[in-house]
Amino acid sequence: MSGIDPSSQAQSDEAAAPTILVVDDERNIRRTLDMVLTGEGFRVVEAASAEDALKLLTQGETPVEMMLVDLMLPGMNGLELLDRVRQDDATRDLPVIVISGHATVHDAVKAIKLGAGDFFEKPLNRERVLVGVRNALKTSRLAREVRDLMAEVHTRYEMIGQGPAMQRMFKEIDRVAPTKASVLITGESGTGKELVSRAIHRLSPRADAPFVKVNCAAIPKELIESELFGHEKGSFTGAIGRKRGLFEQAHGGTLFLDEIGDMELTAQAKVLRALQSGEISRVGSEHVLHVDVRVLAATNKDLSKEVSTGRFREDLFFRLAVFPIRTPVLRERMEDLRPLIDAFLSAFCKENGLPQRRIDPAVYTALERRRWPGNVRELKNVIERAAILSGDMVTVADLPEDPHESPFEEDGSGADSIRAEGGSAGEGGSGERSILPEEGDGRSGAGGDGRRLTLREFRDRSERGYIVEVLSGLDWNISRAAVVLGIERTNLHKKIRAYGIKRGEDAGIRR
Ligand SMILES: Nc1ncnc2c1ncn2[C@@H]1O[C@H](COP(=O)(O)OP(=O)(O)OP(=O)(O)O)[C@@H](O)[C@H]1O
Repeated sequence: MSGIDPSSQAQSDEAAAPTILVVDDERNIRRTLDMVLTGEGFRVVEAASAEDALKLLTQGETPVEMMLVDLMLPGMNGLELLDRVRQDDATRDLPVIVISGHATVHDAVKAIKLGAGDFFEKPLNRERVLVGVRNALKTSRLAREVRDLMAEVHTRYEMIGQGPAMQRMFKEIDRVAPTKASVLITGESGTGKELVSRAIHRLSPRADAPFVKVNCAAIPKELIESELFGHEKGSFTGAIGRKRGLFEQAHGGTLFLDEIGDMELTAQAKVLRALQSGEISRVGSEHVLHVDVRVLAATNKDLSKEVSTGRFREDLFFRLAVFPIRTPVLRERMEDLRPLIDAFLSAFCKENGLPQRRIDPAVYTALERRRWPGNVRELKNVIERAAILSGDMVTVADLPEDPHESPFEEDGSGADSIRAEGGSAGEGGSGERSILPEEGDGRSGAGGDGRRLTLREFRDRSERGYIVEVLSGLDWNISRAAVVLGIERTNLHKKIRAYGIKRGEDAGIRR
């Protein structure tokens, strides 16, 4: 059913019809679009110039849900208008379709890059316009629903995560938060373990009481007990006054023991006692204090392995792991990458008073190819750095080199195919083989058999040659060479193995 006659609609329905702003200097086009769209139940407002359209949009008297804009306008043109609309927080997400009589692919690409949802060519086709408008409205409604859902999740957990792995974890948080159960949060570094612990506290009945965090790895082992349980004056050298410990400070609230895998065995015994009895005593005191503390602990170590090697008490492990939560690594939830990128970029710009930056879609693709061993923390750093370096739009050029990139994985092909391309069946382990043809001058682009090198071969040869040059110039000091080359040491080692580079090789050989 398509035809809705606005005149026959109840007042409230008419008010609910989406309002579309038509921006065109040609009166005929405005009139045609008005007829087509109002005939289908839409409300239409018109502007003859981009300047008038901006006024209409910013005055906000008529809430506009979509804009159709001609690219060729006198004064500010359609692309500029689109750009302005995207820069303003209030109109950033407005669905826009561009129209042009003199459309070129170039304009279309530009408009799409600026976030136009579709592109109509004159002469306009009624069906094409209606289908395009309905699709754009539907897409924008769906996007708004996802955004609202994400905002809800973000407000509740202060974490981004719409994929199944994070949704499962949020459910676990919901289940355990209201209880007093200890929680052991495990997961790789940078996956959000601290955020999980804060969410559990915030969603617990203890939310108004203190949340006390202690980094067990950062406190010297001789001080950890006095930090946790406090001390009496003079109980050890340096104990100048009486001190309340972190357990006392967390009374009524939550104590978060971060990096618990690094805690000393003697401190572990005392923590276990405190958990079992709810009693503590300060170092140097016999006096027993009752504390009501919920303990959350986190580690990126495999605690059960620590237990089997005797570095972690088994009884404490079981006590803490009443309710285990595992934070998923980023590469297991790449569906969250784009929302994370958008959120980090927007938060960084806001916090630093910078105008909101847009993102070239190629940035997402480039970042999706990375492996992210540093997880969300690493991603956040990359985005913040890119935001500092970029202009209005973050592009691939603003991204740092991937420090974890392996030459075997650059093009997604396996090591075998690269070796086949190189054609050299070297001896030794597979990782030691050269990936390059044995002869030929990479710089001239000629292969050993006289054929031209592929771009990849040329790039590999140049890279190999440069690495050899830097290494021999620095007397094979790997750390310094890695700094000069701007890559991680582990990555340099990988490249040395992959290219079959041997110490003593002259920089001139095999380029
Ligand atoms: N799901 C997420 N949404 C938004 N930001 C996140 C998310 N997960 C992690 N972060 C951000 O990544 C950074 C690292 O998070 P966090 O410190 O909680 O990780 P961690 O697992 O405790 O790391 P570590 O083991 O190194 O202590 C923080 O800046 C945090 O805000």
